[in-house]
Amino acid sequence: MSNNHDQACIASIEAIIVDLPTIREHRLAMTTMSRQTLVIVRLRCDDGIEGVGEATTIGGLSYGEQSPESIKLALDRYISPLVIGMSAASANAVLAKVDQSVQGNSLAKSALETALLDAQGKRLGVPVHALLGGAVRNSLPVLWTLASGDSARDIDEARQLLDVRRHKVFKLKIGKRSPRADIEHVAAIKSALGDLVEITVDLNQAWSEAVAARHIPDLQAAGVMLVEQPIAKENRRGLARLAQRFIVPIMADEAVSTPADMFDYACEGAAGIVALKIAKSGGPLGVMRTAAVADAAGVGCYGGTMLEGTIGSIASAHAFAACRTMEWGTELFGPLLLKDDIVVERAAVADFELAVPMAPGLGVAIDEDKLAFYRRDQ
Ligand SMILES: O=C(O)C[C@H]1C=CC(=O)O1
Ligand SMILES: [Mn+2]
Repeated sequence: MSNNHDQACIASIEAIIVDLPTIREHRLAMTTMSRQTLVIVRLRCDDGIEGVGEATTIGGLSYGEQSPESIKLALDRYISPLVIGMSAASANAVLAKVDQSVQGNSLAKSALETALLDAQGKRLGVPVHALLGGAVRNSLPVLWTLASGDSARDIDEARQLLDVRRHKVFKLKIGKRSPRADIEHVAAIKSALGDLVEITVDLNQAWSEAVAARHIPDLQAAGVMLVEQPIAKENRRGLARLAQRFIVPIMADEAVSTPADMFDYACEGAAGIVALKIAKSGGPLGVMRTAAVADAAGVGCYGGTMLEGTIGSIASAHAFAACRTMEWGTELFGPLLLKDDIVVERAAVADFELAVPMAPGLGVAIDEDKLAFYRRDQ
């Protein structure tokens, strides 16, 4: 069985590092960002179709083990030579080949897989979510992270975003200050904004299990909706113990990347929530596999971000739209944290939701002038 679609081959892969300014400083437990660096993948096929993908880290190497520079190196030096000339019609076959020879490097794999799905969607005239089995929802609720480092400024920012009906769920990045200072900050924001909003907190692994056991009740008393990754990612059993101990749900983020991580976490009896990210799972198809394990184990799904720009966020949106359940919403606000982007039409949130594109492929086009302006090698 062969037709023109099967015959299109991967002709070239270009990985481009792009530095974009953010609208304000973004403070996390491990780093403060004032710009964001994207790695944009352009995958050209010999039928003239191009697919695009994105891999984005947070604060260079301060969040995870892959940097923009290492992602580009992995793609240029190791991944591209393996896959050039392969059929562009099967992301499964291409990624299986890459997995045989390249360990880890989930961000580089995610950008490649996204670009293949974008190209194949364009080739077949269908959106990426159709390649993932079809959308279960056409739009996704999107929260906003308040991380200016200042309670009064965060409250103002939240009020404005609520007024314009952009966000009604807010995530607070804590863990940089003492637990007491953090809890005062959380309680001040929740009591200023009241029942109109939901508040979540992300510790980004900042607490020990003992400190978490002591202070999660305070977060619960302040009215937070969920507590994200309070302790070290390696302590998956401890995370499961916390999930069993408290009523406020515990969400695993850094602790769970692959389907195997999800299986291991679920086997420890964790009944919490997992933050799915294309970057952690190696692409939209990887997210679908991780989500299937979460569903089987009764772990709730949440659509996470690595603060990607429009390309990565829309790729995530296609996957999250196709997941069976996504009951805890999403945080695909990355494009809104950027002052500018390298696409023709930037992702936008209206009425608290991000619309999932219906155009072929991702439904996102590169703005060549902006890419030329922001790429690091120019
Ligand atoms: O969740 C993370 O750990 C990373 C990211 C997501 C939102 C945000 O502000 O940072
Ligand atoms: Mn997180």
